[in-house]
Amino acid sequence: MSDRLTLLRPDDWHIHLRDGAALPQTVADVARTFGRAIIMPNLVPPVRNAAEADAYRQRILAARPAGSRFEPLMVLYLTDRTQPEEIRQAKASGFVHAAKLYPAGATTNSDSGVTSIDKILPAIEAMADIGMPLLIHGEVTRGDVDVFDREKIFIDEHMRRLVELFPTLKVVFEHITTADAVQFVTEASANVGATITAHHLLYNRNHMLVGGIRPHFYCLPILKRNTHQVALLDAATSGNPKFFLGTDSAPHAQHAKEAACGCAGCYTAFAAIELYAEAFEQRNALDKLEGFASLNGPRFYGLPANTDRITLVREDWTAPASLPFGELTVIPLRAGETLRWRLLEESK
Ligand SMILES: NC(=O)N[C@@H](CC(=O)O)C(=O)O
Ligand SMILES: [Zn+2]
Ligand SMILES: [Zn+2]
Repeated sequence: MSDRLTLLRPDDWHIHLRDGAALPQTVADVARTFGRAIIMPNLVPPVRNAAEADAYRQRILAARPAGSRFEPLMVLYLTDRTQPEEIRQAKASGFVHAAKLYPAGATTNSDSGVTSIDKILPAIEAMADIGMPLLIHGEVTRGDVDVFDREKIFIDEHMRRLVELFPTLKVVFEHITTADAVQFVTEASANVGATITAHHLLYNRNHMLVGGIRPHFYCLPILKRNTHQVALLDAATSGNPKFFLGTDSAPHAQHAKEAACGCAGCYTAFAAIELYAEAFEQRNALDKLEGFASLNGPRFYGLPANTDRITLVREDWTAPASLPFGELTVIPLRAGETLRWRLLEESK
């Protein structure tokens, strides 16, 4: 097997860049590898309309390293009050590519999220009409539902109904974590896809909980049992164009993770494609990485694939123990441990 892997430049279809002093770090990390990224809108306050998306986009562009052509693809955050007209205006802007449904209370900064999907049916209808993808954090939030079952119950209670109500709507089931979600997406129509993170391909809940509790593996949806990890690996390496790369890289400051009540989110952007290569290599499926990372996402979103390339080499290196995060620090996934693939800087 070759020790070099050249791919069309990939894109990240789900990332959190945060804002303010964190941007120079988070933007440099994503722009190192990815041509474009779908920028999650869960700021405080969230990105609710085209004007807020434009302002955030300008802050991201200003934080790019010199010479970078990285392109942020902006997303609206749906609230109970989002109007169909705001969706149409956002689409007309040309830089808003999707809208995101966070069930209220499901995850980090989802307090302004949707309390009942029925409240945003007119907005979703407008999205179906104009071909704007609906991105979904697919977990129910009811206190009586076990945290490990929240994705599966969301499928049964909401996903099936949504795709029935809007058969032409483009839906991305974000950061799927279960065999149930793999099956749902596989069996749904071609306009239903899913992103899969590197950490859900490489890890299961044992990595988070056996031999001590490891807060840097804590994210939402939470890591599941090994059988679900296997189903995700099967899906990602299957060649099925419905499945594509979305890191869900979600930095939180060290003190907010290593705490009595720690935040959800893993920071993977510093070595994202390298981590995916490791997962695909474990499956002897490196030949499937380009489709997953560089082709399936643009095809789903109706955008052209990138035309330049990146090269990875199989060469051990040590992940940093910590990274700057504005004035604070973030502990990346795999901190201080060995990574098996390294990106060659600027190959053309
Ligand atoms: N994935 C996470 O655990 N956290 C994300 C939110 C999200 O994507 O649900 C974050 O913004 O921190
Ligand atoms: Zn989410
Ligand atoms: Zn996310």
